[in-house]
Amino acid sequence: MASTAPLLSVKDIACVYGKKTLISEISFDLNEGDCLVLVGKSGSGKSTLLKCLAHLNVYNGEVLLRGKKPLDYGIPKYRTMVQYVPQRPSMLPSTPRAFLTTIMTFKSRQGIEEHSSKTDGPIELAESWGVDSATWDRNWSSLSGGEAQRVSLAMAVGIPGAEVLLLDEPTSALDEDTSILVEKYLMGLLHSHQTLKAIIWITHSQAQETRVGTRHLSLERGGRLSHADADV
Ligand SMILES: Nc1ncnc2c1ncn2[C@@H]1O[C@H](COP(=O)(O)OP(=O)(O)OP(=O)(O)O)[C@@H](O)[C@H]1O
Repeated sequence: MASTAPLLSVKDIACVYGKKTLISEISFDLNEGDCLVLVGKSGSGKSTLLKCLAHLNVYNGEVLLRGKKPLDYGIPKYRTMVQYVPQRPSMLPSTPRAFLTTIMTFKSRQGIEEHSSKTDGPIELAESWGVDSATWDRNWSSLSGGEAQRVSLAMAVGIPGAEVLLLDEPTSALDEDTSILVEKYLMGLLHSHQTLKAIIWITHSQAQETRVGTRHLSLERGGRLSHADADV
């Protein structure tokens, strides 16, 4: 029998660092087809919340993917399925191509490729967003912010496996035309009934929020929900 559990169920998530509360008991369900835009002032806890959802931060409360805990999937596999894409890649050694080769060997990725449909590969995808294929053979440290951002995003999207994408200001380093190109691709992928089922998208741009958001959630300082759509 098909599961009736929400795609992602977030229950009373809280995150405390020392005496500081970063996230305060946040609950919502994410359903298939949602592009939930997460907004709030700098430091309100948006990135922290996404990292909790990807099981990259220690948190209290519960996150369930189709009714199952991250541990039931195995954490590496869960992090592939509920994938956090940072605003910028942290300091990585060597080149994007070497990094791509390494992640393709991860056990959590194996078996996914055969089941995937016709998404572009990461290099072709980045090229369609204006990143020359030679960029993949340059050192990460020599890439511009916008190049690094598009390459990272192309890897997250162009290697199938993510059912939920957690995007942390994915176009913050891009010009408006390129941002719109990336937005259109992501929204097309979300609506194409392939592996990707939902997106949570952090942005500081009201125009972008309006273009991509199907639902909206806003945080205030201390990681409290200050506004949520009626159905959140
Ligand atoms: N590992 C950590 N240790 C201590 N404090 C942290 C840690 N990570 C985040 N914080 C603090 O938690 C708060 C929320 O940070 P977070 O990065 O989640 O905010 P944000 O809403 O994503 O901000 P921005 O819009 O500027 O990216 C900030 O005050 C930040 O300094």
